[in-house]
Amino acid sequence: MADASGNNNVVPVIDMLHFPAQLPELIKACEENGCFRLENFDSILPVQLMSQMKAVVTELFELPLEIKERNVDVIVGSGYNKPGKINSIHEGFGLYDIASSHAVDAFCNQLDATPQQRETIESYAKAVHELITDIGQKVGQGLGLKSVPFEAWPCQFRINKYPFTHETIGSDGLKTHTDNGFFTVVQDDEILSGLEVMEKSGKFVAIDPCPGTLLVTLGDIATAWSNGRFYNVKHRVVCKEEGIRISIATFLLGPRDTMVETPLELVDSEHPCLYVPFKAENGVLWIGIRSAKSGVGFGGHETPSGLNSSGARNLGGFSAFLKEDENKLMNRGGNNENLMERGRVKPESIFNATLLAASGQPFVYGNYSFCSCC
Ligand SMILES: O=C(O)CCC(=O)C(=O)O
Ligand SMILES: [Fe+2]
Repeated sequence: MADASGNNNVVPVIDMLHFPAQLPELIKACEENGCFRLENFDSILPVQLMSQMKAVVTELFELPLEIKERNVDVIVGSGYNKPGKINSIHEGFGLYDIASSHAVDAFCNQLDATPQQRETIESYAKAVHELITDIGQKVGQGLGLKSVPFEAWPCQFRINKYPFTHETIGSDGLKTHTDNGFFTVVQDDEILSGLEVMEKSGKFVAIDPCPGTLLVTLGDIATAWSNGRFYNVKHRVVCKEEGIRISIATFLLGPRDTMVETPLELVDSEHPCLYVPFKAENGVLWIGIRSAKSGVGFGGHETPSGLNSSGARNLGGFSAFLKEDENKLMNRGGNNENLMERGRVKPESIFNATLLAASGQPFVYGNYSFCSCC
């Protein structure tokens, strides 16, 4: 899959102008790679708007700390992260949720955005939301579904700044993680490298900058919703060169009020339903169920997914998995700490899982927040 230098060919390219012909490639990318490069989406999100947005967020990062700190959490971990909170070479803003003009307005007000900055942020939020809806529909079409529910699911910005210096080369900007939502559209820096994704083999491969394109990565909810078909790809950001790296990630999260439920069309005798419907409430613990016999967890048996990488234990014949791996636990922001004690699930969650287990099936634990790295 990789090219001679070990890079980038691992990521399939999906051309928005080549649909429906590209539907099989789109689904294959979701299944095999858990990510793809998206190109030719200009009619929805103009490349010029991407550049403007990058310029605006670069300006916002220059604001005094007391203003940046006004970008408070709406859901767990959705607000400003000052350098040092996750690690010293990462700073981030957040906006939950981008489809709400009220929320976008509040974000702009918090940061004293100028009318021009405000216009750019509003246009970008609208365009990315439209793009996400479009990608979601194509995914549904590729799977042969009549309809998909994603349009009503909330989306969140995470705007990242990595001040890379000579001294930080080799250090993590963002530790290895999977995103917890359905999929994430990343406007990665068009100049500075650093993003890496993990193949199913466990090998990390570099995602080289590719101006005018976006990277889409599949998250945990995609794996559960697709009945284990989609690969929730692990990824990380590593400092490889000096400079300020900026990325704008937009997460399609999970449903607000309803359950995450595998569509019936994806279940048959050969593909028994692996997960019971679960609530993906914003920032709280969620529970799913998987089949004991399948040996398939989120991300597949023995694949290095975020959901089965550690913490497996036996509870009366049922396997319980902590979603968190050690990296994630090391990395979590203060607010998330109280959701789960380090390495241990809260007692009430065990109780809930036991009820589920009593119905005769094992279960999976996950900690749902917009991004499991922090
Ligand atoms: O900075 C990047 O390119 C990736 C960001 C990311 O993975 C995240 O915010 O979850
Ligand atoms: Fe991520």
